[in-house]
Amino acid sequence: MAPSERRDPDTGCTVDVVEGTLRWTDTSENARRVDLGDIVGVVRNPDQSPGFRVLFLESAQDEGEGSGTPRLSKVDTVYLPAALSPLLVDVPSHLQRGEPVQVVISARSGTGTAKAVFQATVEPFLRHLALEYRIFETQSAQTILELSRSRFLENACAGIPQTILLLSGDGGLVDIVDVFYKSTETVQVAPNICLIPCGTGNAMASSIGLRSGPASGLATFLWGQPSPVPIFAASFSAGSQLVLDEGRQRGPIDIKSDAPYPTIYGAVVASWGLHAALVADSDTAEYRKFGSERFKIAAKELLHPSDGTAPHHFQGRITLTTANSQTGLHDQEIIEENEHMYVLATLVPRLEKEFLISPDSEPLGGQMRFLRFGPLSAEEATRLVMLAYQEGQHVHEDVVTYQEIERLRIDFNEDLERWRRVCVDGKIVAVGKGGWMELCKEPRRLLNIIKPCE
Ligand SMILES: Nc1ncnc2c1ncn2[C@@H]1O[C@H](COP(=O)(O)OP(=O)(O)OP(=O)(O)O)[C@@H](O)[C@H]1O
Repeated sequence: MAPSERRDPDTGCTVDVVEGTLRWTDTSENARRVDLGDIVGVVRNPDQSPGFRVLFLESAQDEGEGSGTPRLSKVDTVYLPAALSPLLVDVPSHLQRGEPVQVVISARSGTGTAKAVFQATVEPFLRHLALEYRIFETQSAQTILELSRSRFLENACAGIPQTILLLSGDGGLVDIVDVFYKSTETVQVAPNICLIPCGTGNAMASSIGLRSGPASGLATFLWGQPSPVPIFAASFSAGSQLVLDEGRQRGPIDIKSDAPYPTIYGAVVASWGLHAALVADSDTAEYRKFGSERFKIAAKELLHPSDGTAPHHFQGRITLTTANSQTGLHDQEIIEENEHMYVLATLVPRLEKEFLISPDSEPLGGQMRFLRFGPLSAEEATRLVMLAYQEGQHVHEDVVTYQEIERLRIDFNEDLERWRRVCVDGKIVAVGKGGWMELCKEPRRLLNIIKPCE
């Protein structure tokens, strides 16, 4: 049976749904169509006139900057076909507070596409929803830190509700986290952060389910719910320093006024060994061109050193603190082996879209999980790491330790600084000689992430 057509009196559009496709004729008499799967949402017309606005993504047709990035468009209709009713959504309350949405564009994240993504999708999306917004584009690696101190934290402490739309990778998030958790002021209202994944790993975005890039970020902005972000604190022995400027410089770790040791707060992962080394080695403009492949290229170089020697055995003592479910007390265990290859603790399931490092972790669940294996041949280590790309199969291998922990301590026993580098959510710390790192879960919840509805 031919579908019934309805002529929209306001716009002249003819909208209908046929076989999973929205079809209409635009004002220039062009036949248009979009798959229902590409519709981000349907809202009531924001300009108070009757009818509905369908927001959808379509592939960019033209060449040039931003080509390949889908574009966000809209079609207005007075009549809503029944097949679109499940896509009708009220603009959520966290977007209707009268405060402009604060958009942060991290220009150097990933392969540098954040601005093109903003122009093609986020800006039209905000305009079509008639939302007010302010744009902050990064000028340096310090921009998000400065913005967090001068604006986000100040507003949060003054009780002003905020929605932050963050076009970055994990680095932008950890900058905000670190500023909030190092402050001694009292946060009155936790900001709501909506991630539009534009980085390399996008561990947090992938972990909460934003695995189809900007499209899922926009849908979450409209359909999602704020949820508190679990955080860990990584403390370091005095003398530990941040590695900056592609490894060329060292800088101090900000010390919170009441903390005895340099501390970095994170939401994703703290690692040592192969993972930390490959993140550190690949954080250069040259490697960044390769997108997430940069991690694999750097891993290959670490596993097959150019002098033909075996991969490095990382030396140190690892102490785990676990919760004893029977006694309710904490137990401590020192790992017997003093040589390691891959060591990390994480609060999230995924470190990249398909890299499921901790399959038992629930996104934003607040549990910390430890994963380790000792020195192995390059081939065997590669096989284990590749299993993580196959739905996290590596955790079932006998040589892999995988367990829930409360705390982690590493006492490093390495002469060369190169092997004392640790990674905290993408930041690299060079731990001092004979030094240590201690990781524990942080009880405070000062930030929310907008996560997709289940
Ligand atoms: N305009 C800029 N100039 C210099 N550095 C910048 C600028 N904008 C952002 N940066 C820095 O670039 C880095 C980008 O980090 P981010 O985590 O967002 O992306 P990524 O490392 O590609 O992704 P992920 O952490 O998810 O793997 C951060 O260190 C950030 O401070």
